[in-house]
Amino acid sequence: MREDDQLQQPLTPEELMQELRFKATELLLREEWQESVQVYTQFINLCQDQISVKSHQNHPDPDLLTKLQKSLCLALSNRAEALSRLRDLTGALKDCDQALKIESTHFKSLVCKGKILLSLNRYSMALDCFKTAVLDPQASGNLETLNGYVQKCKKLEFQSRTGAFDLSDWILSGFRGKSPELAEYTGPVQIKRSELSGRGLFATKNIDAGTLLLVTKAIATERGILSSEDSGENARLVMWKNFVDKVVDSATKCERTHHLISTLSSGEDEDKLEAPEMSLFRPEAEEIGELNEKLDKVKILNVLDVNSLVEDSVSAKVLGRNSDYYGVGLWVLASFINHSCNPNARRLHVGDHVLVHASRDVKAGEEITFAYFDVLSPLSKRDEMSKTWGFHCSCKRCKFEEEMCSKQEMKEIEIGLERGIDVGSAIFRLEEGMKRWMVRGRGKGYMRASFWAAYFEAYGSEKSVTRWGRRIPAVDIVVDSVAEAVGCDERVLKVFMQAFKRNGVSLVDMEKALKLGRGVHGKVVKKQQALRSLLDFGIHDA
Ligand SMILES: C[S@@+](CC[C@H](N)C(=O)[O-])C[C@H]1O[C@@H](n2cnc3c(N)ncnc32)[C@H](O)[C@@H]1O
Repeated sequence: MREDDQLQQPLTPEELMQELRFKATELLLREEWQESVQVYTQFINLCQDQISVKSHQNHPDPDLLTKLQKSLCLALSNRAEALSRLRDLTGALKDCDQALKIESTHFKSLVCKGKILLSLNRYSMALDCFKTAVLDPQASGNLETLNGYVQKCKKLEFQSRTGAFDLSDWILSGFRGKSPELAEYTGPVQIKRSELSGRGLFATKNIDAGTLLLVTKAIATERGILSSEDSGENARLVMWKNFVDKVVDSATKCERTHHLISTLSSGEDEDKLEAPEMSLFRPEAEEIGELNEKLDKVKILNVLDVNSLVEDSVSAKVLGRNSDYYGVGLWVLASFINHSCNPNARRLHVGDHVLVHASRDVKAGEEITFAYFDVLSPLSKRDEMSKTWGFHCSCKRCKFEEEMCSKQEMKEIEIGLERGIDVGSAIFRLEEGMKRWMVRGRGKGYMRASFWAAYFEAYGSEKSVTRWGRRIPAVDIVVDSVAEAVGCDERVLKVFMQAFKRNGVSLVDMEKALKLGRGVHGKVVKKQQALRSLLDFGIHDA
């Protein structure tokens, strides 16, 4: 037969399979993931057809069938690898499972599945995969890496079960290297109907300041530097668009992500929304079934409008390299936390994780809230800010202050401060007024928090402390009442630390500084030395 005649001949299925396999492997090696998925899909379809044809023959050749099954298993495993690189984790997991059905200890599929489960925070299931993979003869060349995965899964599984996180070493190293690996964790909280609006997160037991409430990884984040020209408006818009694209992409590729996003409020009929079970958010949650709901991009946009958080905000602290950037993200479980002007929680951002902890002592059944905007400001300012968020704040403090603000003298103090009267005299008038109006307990903390700017200035310099010292309350009384009412805050801590340094260090003050520090930074900074270094940061940064 002539050479060109040979070329005209259609390829046999075996030849075609060989050609496809060769092409797919080459694309995989060149990291052309999308193309390699396409070619592997052709190969897999053909291979499955061949298996079906051969096994229905009168005398099937067992060796040939075994060979075909092996090729199919490897192709599924390779397609899973390519799909996982494209972040199609649902598809990749399906391929791994199919490959493992053919060969339950298939090394490549086990490793690929383990890595995917790890990235989905399914630590113990991932551990099972890596433990089985380690026993395979092929593991000998990769033992160190595989054992690394085994250790990582064990550590994360322990963290997610116990909430035992400690960032001290990373802080003490000056945030050197990558941010630490963190597990997802759900602490003593549950989602219930809230009096504020829709659903909210609630404490299931008494907890003290600093206690970790949850750790959750972002569905997506976008970070960048804001230019000074247009106060970063253009950069912010570009980042927002990229962020939306990332979220839509994740929801398209992962059913679990789509399902989690669908539990969030899109701002409409919030009071009719169901409160999801906490088990949905636990790392080892049951696989959810196929979602019948179609991906609705407009709904996702609305969900992002209501639930996205910026990392650098008053109730949050960004640790590590990300603190140099403007960052926006979606953290699903944290999205159930409502705003309050007397919040009891704060956030720490570490890499793509958010850690939410109590910023003051919280009673069982109390709603967990953090500040969406600056609550160390007067009611009128807070009203404006909550309007830009699209709601009218219905927290206890706002209700209390709405009554107080009807008093003429209160208005005069506020106007006086706006016009620049001496902060000491304004504080003196407010404190005297509170005595007459019989404001007690938390109420005092609320009012002081509203006029915080004046207290901050009055306690900020030696001169004003000397001038007003005897006529306004001692700094630790004000700090205590504000921290007790609206939770601890870096600026409150700063005032305390300044006074503490001015007056000399006493053991009681040191204890109090550490307690306030735990309210600000959470108990995830276990070593005192690390907490102290953060407290010092507070003085320079705030
Ligand atoms: C991130 S979501 C919080 C969870 C939401 N309540 C839910 O059911 O999914 C933010 C939305 O909750 C509502 N919200 C939060 N804090 C509030 C407050 N203090 N007063 C009134 N509405 C509040 C607003 O509708 C806001 O747009």
